[in-house]
Amino acid sequence: MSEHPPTRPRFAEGTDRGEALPVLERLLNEHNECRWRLTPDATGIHKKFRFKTFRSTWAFMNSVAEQCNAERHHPEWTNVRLISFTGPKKTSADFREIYNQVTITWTTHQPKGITIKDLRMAKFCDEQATVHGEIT
Ligand SMILES: C[C@H](O)[C@H](O)[C@H]1CNC2=NC(N)=NC(=O)C2=N1
Repeated sequence: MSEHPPTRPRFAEGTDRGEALPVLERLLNEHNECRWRLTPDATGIHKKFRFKTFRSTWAFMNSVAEQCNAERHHPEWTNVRLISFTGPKKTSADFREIYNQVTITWTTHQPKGITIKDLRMAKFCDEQATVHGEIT
């Protein structure tokens, strides 16, 4: 038995599992480098995208935001992350903010769980990440 058995995805009420499951499995498949993962509570999927600059990160976010308006569906995302690195002595300068990443979670709030819209938006993010020169 595996040490970390895969969690069952929690689809939102009314979501057609037959339609959603194959799409979700493609996004989660470790071998196709999609890199989407279920959130710990399995009601969403998340992924970290990395770009060369803040400018290209923001351009990516703008294109996703446009699609949010069209789909009326919105991500949970963050663009700033604190990273720590170990210098010779531990000081507050051992922390640095980085702005060229965006972590995105797609989940549906009402009804709670994964919907086709989340999966469609995840695919859209993958396409736009390529357009904007994602660093993998
Ligand atoms: C009325 C409007 O469509 C809803 O409030 C939408 C807006 N965007 C949304 N986005 C997400 N991620 N989940 C929702 O439940 C949701 N609801």
